[in-house]
Amino acid sequence: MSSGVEAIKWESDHLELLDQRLLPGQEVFITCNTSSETASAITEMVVRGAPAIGVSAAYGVVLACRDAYDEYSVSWKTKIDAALNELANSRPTAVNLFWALDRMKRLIESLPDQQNPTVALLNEAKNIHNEDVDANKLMGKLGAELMAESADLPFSVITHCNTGSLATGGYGTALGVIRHGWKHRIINHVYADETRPWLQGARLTAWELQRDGIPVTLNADSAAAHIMKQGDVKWVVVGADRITANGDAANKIGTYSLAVLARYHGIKFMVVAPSSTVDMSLSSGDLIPIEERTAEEVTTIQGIQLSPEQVDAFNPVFDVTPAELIDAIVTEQGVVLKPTLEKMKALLG
Ligand SMILES: CSC[C@@H](O)[C@@H](O)C(=O)COP(=O)(O)O
Repeated sequence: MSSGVEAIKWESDHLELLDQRLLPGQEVFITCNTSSETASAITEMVVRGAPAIGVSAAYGVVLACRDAYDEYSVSWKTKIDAALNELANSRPTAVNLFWALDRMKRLIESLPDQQNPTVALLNEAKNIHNEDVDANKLMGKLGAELMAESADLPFSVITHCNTGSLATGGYGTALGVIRHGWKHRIINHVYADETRPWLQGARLTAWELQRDGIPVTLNADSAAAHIMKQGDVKWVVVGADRITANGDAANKIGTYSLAVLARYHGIKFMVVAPSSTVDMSLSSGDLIPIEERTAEEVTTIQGIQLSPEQVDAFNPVFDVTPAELIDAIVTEQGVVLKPTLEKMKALLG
């Protein structure tokens, strides 16, 4: 089983990102030579998905420090704050961004001022990247095995947004569970919500699953209740952008509705995310900053005006699913069933 497409690549002295705005029509890589270009690529959704944002930001730190050392030599550490802040301000909800920046900052503090930091920081960014792929493969196994215990095999699942190799260092979170579940004949079919307004499901998940030969049916988000009523879907499986200490999980807008629908239909709900997505400093999902993007993402599709001009539009791009609607949170450190603060603390400290 492949780890899927390689969407984030370090090439000798720069970062290359597969431009996810153009998929599936065009496969074009854009070059980031500076941390500022990396921050823009994150804001503009060239790269998206919580773990992928964290990995890209780590490479952005490499570029920031390399350039500061080239220009300012031994005082490089005093010249990187603006670049690191720009990366931190690129998107607000996915905590993987801040987790990766903190990890890079800890290494920066430990490096001597006289040393060119590029090699050490690049190694750390590559570690973050590779560890994410390893975590995804482990979560894929843990999540699919949990699913296998719950129902007659094989069955369909429904997923939301894109959680595959495009959204991560590689392989995927929820999509990693799907890849493992398909390989082991636990899952035989995937319903992919199209995921308005940015269409991550239609453009990215359908593309990734087709490339791997995994049977996928695309549906409008509003078809989910009708699909669940048919009876062949046994699990909803999604990723997360931030999970709080009590087990609430922020993910792409529309995830919360799926969780409510799943509970009504007796379908189980699984959140798959590495421990870098868990924010134990926040006590509940009410405290997660929810990104709002431009009205144009709702009033237009790929530049075509859908609504009347100037209509007011609200575009929150994440929502929070309360822990009580979640049957399992799968991390690389283990599984939390029916999450509570006590169970989250026991597993993730
Ligand atoms: C492994 S990805 C988990 C989440 O990051 C994913 O479901 C999601 O909501 C992505 O949102 P996006 O706005 O596309 O960055």
